[in-house]
Amino acid sequence: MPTDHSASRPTESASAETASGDTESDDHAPLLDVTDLRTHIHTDRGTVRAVDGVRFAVDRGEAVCLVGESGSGKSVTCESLTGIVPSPPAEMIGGSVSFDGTSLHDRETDLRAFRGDRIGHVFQNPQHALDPVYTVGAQLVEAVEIHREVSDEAARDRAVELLGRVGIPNPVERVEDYPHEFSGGMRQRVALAVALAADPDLLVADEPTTAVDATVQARLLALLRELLDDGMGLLLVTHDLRVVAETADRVLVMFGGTIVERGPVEAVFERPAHPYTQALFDSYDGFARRSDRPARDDVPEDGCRFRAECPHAIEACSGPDQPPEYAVAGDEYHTASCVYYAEDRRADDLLADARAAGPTGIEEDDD
Ligand SMILES: Nc1ncnc2c1ncn2[C@@H]1O[C@H](COP(=O)(O)OP(=O)(O)OP(=O)(O)O)[C@@H](O)[C@H]1O
Ligand code: NI
Repeated sequence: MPTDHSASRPTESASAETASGDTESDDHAPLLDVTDLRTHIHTDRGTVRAVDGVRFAVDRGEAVCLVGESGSGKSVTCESLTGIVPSPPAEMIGGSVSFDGTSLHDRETDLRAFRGDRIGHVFQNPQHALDPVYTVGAQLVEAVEIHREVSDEAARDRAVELLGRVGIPNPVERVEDYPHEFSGGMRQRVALAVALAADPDLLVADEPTTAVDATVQARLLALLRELLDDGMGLLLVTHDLRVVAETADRVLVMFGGTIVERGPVEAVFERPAHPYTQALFDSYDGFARRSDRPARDDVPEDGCRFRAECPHAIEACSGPDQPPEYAVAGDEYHTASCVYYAEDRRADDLLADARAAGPTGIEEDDD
């Protein structure tokens, strides 16, 4: 069931000014505030605009889910926040990232002071996070000690506790094991435990629940909810719409390096508004993904990135920029970057199409 940590006070609306601002003096400044983030990747075949003007915010206690097909730029967005995107080939072209009043991309800011401490990061590929030559216990203890001055024994106890909390059986014994002694799914959970060891204010988690069975997934989601209730902010990337339904306060839908739709989870699931969101949800049968299309390399670099495939595309979709974010059905917190929402008549048709196509099934879980 979607939680309501921030339902009464969303951090974003159709107006960009709402989310950003002079954070130090403003009590209502979000924990994380990202504006116009651009990260391009230089490849043999040219420059990929992996992230091309992304804006969003995450508040304390709030779960924001980033969804979108393979190659849409979700991981590069996450990795750009604390500058851990591999560079080269990536180049952070622009944008600002403010975290609890500190501008992360300022030259003077030492990003290492935030990574793995106040901002935890679970990589899509846990190989990046775990060091093969140390036991997971040693890595957890190190992460615990970044944050707290504790005795070795207390850090050790905390390491065991964390392993147990992410659902590793026999944590007392397993803490002695090396990363390669764990399965892929378990390594991902160990990486989550490491990311949580420093009690981060913000957890950025890229597919943390893939390759785990339903029981473990339920346990992980319960853990995330507990941490959210304690005030942690969460930016979660997932292809699993059930995870979105059960975790997210708000959803960001990404396509071609841009955010094409955003809003409270109920609104986006009940009234997917951008034609891309509609196509994305159509590729699911309820919560089950029917197909995972390979990443594409033919996304336009201007105008609406989805226009080449959009059944509703018109001349106005050709640019120069991704269309502004328009309120959907009068809800200023639910926006779609689609010219049809600039005028209500055609937008109504699009929403009617979405309803005819059927909901994603979020109601099933709502009680
Ligand atoms: N190291 C790299 N070298 C070249 N291109 C890259 C690299 N990393 C990412 N890209 C490109 O950047 C774009 C965004 O990739 P990203 O990994 O952010 O997608 P994603 O939304 O996380 O996809 P997935 O759901 O498959 O994880 C893609 O076009 C991808 O091919
Ligand atoms: Ni990814």
